Parts: sequence; structure tokens; C-alpha cells
Amino acid sequence: MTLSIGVIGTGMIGTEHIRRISQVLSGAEITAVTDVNLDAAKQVAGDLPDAEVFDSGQELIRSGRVDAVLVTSWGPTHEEFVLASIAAGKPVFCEKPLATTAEACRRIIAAEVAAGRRLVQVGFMRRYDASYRELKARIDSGEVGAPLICYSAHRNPSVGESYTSEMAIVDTAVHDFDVTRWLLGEEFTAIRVVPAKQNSLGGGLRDPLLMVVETESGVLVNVETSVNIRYGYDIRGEVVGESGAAALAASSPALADWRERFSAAFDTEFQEWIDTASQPIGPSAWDGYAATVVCDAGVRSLETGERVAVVLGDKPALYEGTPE
Ligand SMILES: NC(=O)C1=CN([C@@H]2O[C@H](COP(=O)(O)OP(=O)(O)OC[C@H]3O[C@@H](n4cnc5c(N)ncnc54)[C@H](O)[C@@H]3O)[C@@H](O)[C@H]2O)C=CC1
Ligand SMILES: O=C1[C@@H](O)[C@H](O)[C@@H](O)[C@H](O)[C@H]1O
Repeated sequence: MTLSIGVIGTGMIGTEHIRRISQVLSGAEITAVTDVNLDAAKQVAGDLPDAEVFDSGQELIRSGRVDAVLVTSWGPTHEEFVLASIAAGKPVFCEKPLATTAEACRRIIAAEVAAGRRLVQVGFMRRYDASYRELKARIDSGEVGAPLICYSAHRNPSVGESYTSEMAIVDTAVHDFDVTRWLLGEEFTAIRVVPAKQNSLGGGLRDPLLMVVETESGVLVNVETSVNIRYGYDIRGEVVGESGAAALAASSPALADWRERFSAAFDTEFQEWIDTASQPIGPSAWDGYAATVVCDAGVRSLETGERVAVVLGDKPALYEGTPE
């Protein structure tokens, strides 16, 4: 059966995912689109033979033309659309972050638990990247011994004018929190964020940032965000263990942006979601929440300069056995 997908947000990544679903992958079609910028949605729909343009995300979610929802609008709007999809009983793939506060993620978890089944998948595509998967396999095989320290550098050549210093944590480092949590198979317990010497090319942003995140067993995860480092898009990762170290292969020459670096990972991620949307097996709302709790604490640490505890609370049974 072909999965009919409605897309909310036809901006940069929305159009990227529409292209991949309609031209690269199999088993799905785009039957509905919407955007607050309706002209943008109409333009995108112009290239899609079966897509209807809706005036709002809420109408699109309710439409009988839509089996599953893809949310690619701005982060602060995610909660509304994910909650409406759960209320409609429709699977929803939400680009990261699941929501911009832990409080909002908790409301999503409560709604999904009340629905009694998983409907939400979060766009943490690094888990689908071949080099991250290889790194995880090396750690899990015991090759480096018990992990002690982990490095995760996240460098962007530039960011848009609406980007704020907090977004380096909530929008950018959220990937690093998720992927290192997944690599280590542990929850985080505290974070401290320290601004480095300011990058003069950063338009006044507190950039770069260094973050030290602690895990339950005491592993230290060092996250660097540099969002105006002109040489390119560069993602680095290394895990140092008791008997060795393992790292991601560096991209050489440097890449332009996330599209180039993670294109294959997005393909794998979306093909899996299309194939399993009614019973999703990818990153869950709990995973989205766990990363956002670290972000909330990180934002407080950036404001106060202090080490801030990360407190998750109990994991509902619905999420037991989902990938960690
Ligand atoms: N996984 C990844 O590596 C990436 C994830 N993202 C995430 O994807 C999301 C979108 O990012 P971009 O495409 O870069 O932003 P964008 O600004 O290019 O596109 C977002 C679109 O959503 C629309 N929009 C905003 N509010 C809306 C609403 N209430 N209803 C309908 N449409 C609405 C905007 O008009 C815009 O066209 C963000 O959450 C971002 O963090 C973005 C880039 C890479
Ligand atoms: O998700 C992404 C963007 O939204 C974010 O703004 C960038 O910093 C990340 O590198 C990219 O992967």
C-alpha cells in the first residue's frame, strides 16, 4: 500500500524531504502540503501531480487524503502539529527538535501514552549515518574498552539572521546530545556550557560554545558548537575508552552543509519510516524528550554559567525496548 504523506512546512528541509520521498524512495507519495507562506506551498505543489494545498497544518492533518504527517516547520510549531496528529491517530514524523522545551515534549509523551501506541518518530538522522553506525558497532564490540570521554564537534559555516545563541544548544547541539546518548547507551545527568572566545564573524552570537555533559556512569561528553566557522560543515566524533579510541572519519574536503553530509542517512531514515510508519521503530518521542531536557538545562547553564542537573523522570512502559 502506498503511504499518503502530508507535509507541514515547505522550507529548506521540507522540500528536501519531499524530493527524496517522491523521487528517490519507494512506497509513499506526497498528497498534501501547507506552509504559513502559502505561495511557497503552492509552488512546491506545482511539481507534485497528486498534492493538494491546505490553508493550515490542522486542516491538513484532519484531511482524509493524509495517512501520515511530516512536520518540517519551525521548531516552536512542532508541538501543536505533533499533538494534532496524535489526536487524529495518524503517524507523524517530526523533524528535530521534537519541541523546543522539555515541558512541551512531556505534553507530547502524555498524549502518545494516552493513545496507547507509538505514533511519533523524531528526525535524529545521525543514527542512520553509516559512519556513526560503524562507530557504535566498534564501541559495542568492546574495541575501545569502557568509554570514558566522548568528543562531538558540530560546525556550521554560517547561520541565518534569526538564529540566536540559545539555538546553538536547542537547534544544533540537540543532534550531539541525541547521538552521543545513543552511542553510549546512557542517560545524561548534568551539563555545563562555557562560551569560548567570541567568533568575530558571528554577528554578536555567543559562539563557539563548549559544553561538558555528564552521563549516569560518569562519562564526560564534550560538545563544541561553532556556527560561523567559515571553512565548512564539519561533524566530528570520537570516543575514548579504557583501552583505545575510535573516531568518525573526517570529511575531506570540508562540506557545504547538512544536506551533503547526511543525504544518505536521510534516505535510510525515511525509507525505514515509510515502511514502518504505523508501528515506528526509529527515534521516539522519549528520545526527543531526553535530548530536549539536556537542551533546557544547557540554556539555563548558558544564562547562569553554572552546572545544571538534567532530570528525566520515569520512562513510560510504551518506550521500553525502543532503540536507545
Ligand atoms: N535533521 C536536520 O539535519 C535538519 C533539521 N532541520 C529542522 O527542520 C525544521 C525546519 O527547518 P528549515 O527547513 O531549515 O527551516 P525553513 O525556515 O527553511 O522552513 C520552515 C518552513 O516552515 C514554515 N512554517 C513555519 N511555521 C509554520 C506553521 N505554523 N505552519 C506551516 N508552516 C510553517 C515556514 O514558513 C518555512 O517555509 C526545523 O525544526 C529544523 O531544526 C533543519 C535542517 C536540518
Ligand atoms: O539540524 C540542523 C539545522 O537545523 C541546524 O541549525 C544545524 O546546526 C545542523 O547542523 C543541522 O543538522
